[in-house]
Amino acid sequence: MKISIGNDHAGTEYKFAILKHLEAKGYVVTNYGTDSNESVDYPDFVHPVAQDVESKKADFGIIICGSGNGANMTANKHQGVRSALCWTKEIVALARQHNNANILSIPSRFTALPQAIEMVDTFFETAFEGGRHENRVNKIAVSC
Ligand SMILES: O=C(CO)[C@H](O)[C@H](O)[C@H](O)COP(=O)(O)O
Repeated sequence: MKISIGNDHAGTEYKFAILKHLEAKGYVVTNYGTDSNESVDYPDFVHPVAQDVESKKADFGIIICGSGNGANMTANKHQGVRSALCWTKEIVALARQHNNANILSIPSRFTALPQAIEMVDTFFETAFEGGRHENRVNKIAVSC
């Protein structure tokens, strides 16, 4: 499984902890930064993650900013991306089971780090249920 990760200055600490956690579990993770606490613009670090998922270079993405909203909005501009802003592991499980989310957006300023790591584990351990959710997820995509 290939994973891409990106964050702004509000997510650097969480990103490194999540990266360490995932690499210890044997996942291959591409880190797009930022790796510093200097103020940056979250789209610059989220678009590369979403592009990887859109082009299928990555199976999944993790994006982190203060509220999770800006990162989530940015990622969802990409075709085929279903980015879910989550703040509990239960919402993460539903995002995978019902929405087949392929990017997890974490609000670092509103989620404790142990919970964020638990959310990441839930994201990768939970499968899409398909069935009645398949049609609904297919209807998310718009054709122009
Ligand atoms: O939450 C965010 C975007 O949705 C970002 O992480 C920003 O940090 C947030 O907009 C606050 O900005 P600041 O420059 O860190 O005050």
